[in-house]
Amino acid sequence: MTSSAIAVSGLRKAYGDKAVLDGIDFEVAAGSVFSLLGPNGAGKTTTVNILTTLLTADAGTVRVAGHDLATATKQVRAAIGVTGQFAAVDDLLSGRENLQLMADLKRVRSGGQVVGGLLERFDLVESADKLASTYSGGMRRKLDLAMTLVGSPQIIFLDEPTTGLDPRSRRTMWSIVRELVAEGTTIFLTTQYLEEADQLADRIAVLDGGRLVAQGTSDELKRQIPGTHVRLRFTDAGELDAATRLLDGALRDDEELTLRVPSDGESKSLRALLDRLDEHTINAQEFSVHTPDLDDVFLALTGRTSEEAIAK
Ligand SMILES: Nc1ncnc2c1ncn2[C@@H]1O[C@H](COP(=O)(O)OP(=O)(O)OP(=O)(O)O)[C@@H](O)[C@H]1O
Repeated sequence: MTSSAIAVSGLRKAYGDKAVLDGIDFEVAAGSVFSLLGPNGAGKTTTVNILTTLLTADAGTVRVAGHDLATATKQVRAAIGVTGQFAAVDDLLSGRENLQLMADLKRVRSGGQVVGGLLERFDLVESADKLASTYSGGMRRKLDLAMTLVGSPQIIFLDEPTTGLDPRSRRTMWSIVRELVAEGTTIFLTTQYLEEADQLADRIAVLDGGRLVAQGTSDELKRQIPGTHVRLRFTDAGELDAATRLLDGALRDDEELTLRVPSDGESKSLRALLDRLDEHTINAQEFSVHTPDLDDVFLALTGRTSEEAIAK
C-alpha cells in the first residue's frame, strides 16, 4: 500500500492510430483534490473512464485505493464513486427513490437513515418525493452527487460536475466538495472552469496532445509563466509621465492613469521600486502586485484560452 489514493504510470490509450493518452504519469495523495484540465478532446473523460474501470488501457499501470486496476477491478469499484457525464439519475423515480435504489444496490445498512441524511445535506428534503424529471439542472447534479456518496466511497471522480450550473449552485457544489475532503475523501475532478480548479484543487495537471504538459499546485503553475507585475495608479498625467520616464520597460495606460511594471513580486524588488519612486517624490495612489491567473497558464501551455478550448 502507498499513501497515494491514485497512482498512474505510463498510461496509454489509442483509438485506431490516434494516441489519446501517450504515456501519462501522476499521483493523487489520499484526502486531496486533484484536477485534470485540458482542452476539449484532450482525453480527460478517457482518463476518468480508465481509472473507474469502464475502459481498458493499452499500456501502463494504475493503482486505485491501493489496488491494481488490471487485477483487482472489483476492489477498485468498491472503493470509488463516479459522478458525471453518465448520470445515474432515473427520471421516473423520485429523489428519495433514486437514493434508496442506490442504497439497496450497494447493500448499505440502515439505508433509510443514510438516504434521509443525504437529502438533508443536499437540501433536497422538500423535493424528495417529486419525480427527478421535475428537478432543475442544479438539483439533478446534487442528487447525482448524493447518489455517489451512498456507501461512503474513499475516492470520488467528478467529471465536469458543475458544467452549466448557475454560480450559486456551483458554489454549493464547491462547499460540498470541501466538506468531503475535510472528511478524508479523495476527489479526482475534471472541469472546464479554471476558477473551479483554482478554488478546489490541491494539485492540477494540464493534459494536451496526449501528454501532461504541466503539474503542480495552482501557485506553482502560475509561477512557471512570466507575467508577474506591479500595477501603479497615479492621480494625474504628470506623475504618470514622470514614473514612465523613471521605470524602464513599464507599460502605461493613459486612460486608467496606470503603469504596469514587470517584477518578480519579491519583497526586495518591491522595496527597491518604492524607494526609487520616493527618491523622485513620485507618489502612487495605488500599488498592487499581480500574478498570472490560471487562464494565463492554460493559454501559455496549450496555446488556447480556456474559452476557445471549450468552444471547440
Ligand atoms: N470510442 C471512441 N472511439 C474513437 N475515438 C474516441 C472514442 N472516445 C473518444 N475518442 C476520441 O478521443 C479523444 C479524447 O476524448 P475525451 O472524451 O477523453 O476528451 P475530453 O478531454 O474528455 O474532452 P471533453 O472536454 O470534450 O469531454 C477525442 O479526440 C475523441 O474524439
